[in-house]
Amino acid sequence: SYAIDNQAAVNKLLPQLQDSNILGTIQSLSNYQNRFYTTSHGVNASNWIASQWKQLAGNRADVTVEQFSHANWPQKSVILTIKGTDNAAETIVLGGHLDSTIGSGTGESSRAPGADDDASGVASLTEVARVLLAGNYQPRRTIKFMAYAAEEVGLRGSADIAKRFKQQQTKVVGALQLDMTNYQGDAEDIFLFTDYTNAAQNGFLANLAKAYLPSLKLGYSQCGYACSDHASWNAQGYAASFPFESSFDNSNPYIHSRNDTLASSGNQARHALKFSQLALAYAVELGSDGP
Ligand SMILES: N[C@H](Cc1ccc(I)cc1)C(=O)NO
Ligand SMILES: [Zn+2]
Ligand SMILES: [Zn+2]
Repeated sequence: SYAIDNQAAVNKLLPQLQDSNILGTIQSLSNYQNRFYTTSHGVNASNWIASQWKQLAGNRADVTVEQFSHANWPQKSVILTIKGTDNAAETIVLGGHLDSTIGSGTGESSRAPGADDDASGVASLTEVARVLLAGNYQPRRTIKFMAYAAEEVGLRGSADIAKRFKQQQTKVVGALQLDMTNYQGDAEDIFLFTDYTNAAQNGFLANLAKAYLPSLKLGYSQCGYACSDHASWNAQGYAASFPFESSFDNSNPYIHSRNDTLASSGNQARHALKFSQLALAYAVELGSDGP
């Protein structure tokens, strides 16, 4: 059941989320020439995220950071795990993709900053992890933060991981995808996508927004195809959700080009902060449920 019964923990942690930190992470990631899944820059960006997340982990015995190697390309996915206490067998996944592209023909020297697609999502998630770890939050369920490789070439990194989890019969209670969180194309703040997602979990997210983020306006939209990594989890039968920055019609026109820069999103991360807030509420409310 999607009970909302952890107000004390959520309301203590929410105010600690800072858009300045999100901005810094987007800047760092978009400074790589590109983050394409086959280039040296793409490999370096994955290693940078791993080092950043290892710093967040510090020496907490219940926190591990690993890079997930993929057989057919060099860029690894990154996974930070906060092991649960008395319900560790049940897992919550929060993901975004670390790769970037300017479309077919992207190569070693291509300029693909990918500030919104999807440095913004990785940055929004990194800030949630920072606050959970800085606040010494201890979940009862296991929480996994994931930065996927090779999303732009067919959701390949998340497909590998979701298939592995299914093979291992891992109980994933829910998966949340953050892909493009910082370009506000509409008056509404967050759009819940209804295709390739789970309706009950989408309802839970709407209730979380109402309970914790009452000033945010929600909308609903559809991609019409498997448009990001949530579809990999959905394909394995897990409950997935995809809160997105805008409606389909008003989505960021600069993506997959050299103009997908922080400047194209107004050199701010206030929009991305809303997604960190929703993701934190999701992680803490779901993470705090016992067996
Ligand atoms: N296709 C997706 C981006 C994308 C997703 C939803 C909408 I509406 C518009 C654009 C992509 O490039 N993910 O990396
Ligand atoms: Zn993309
Ligand atoms: Zn994307």
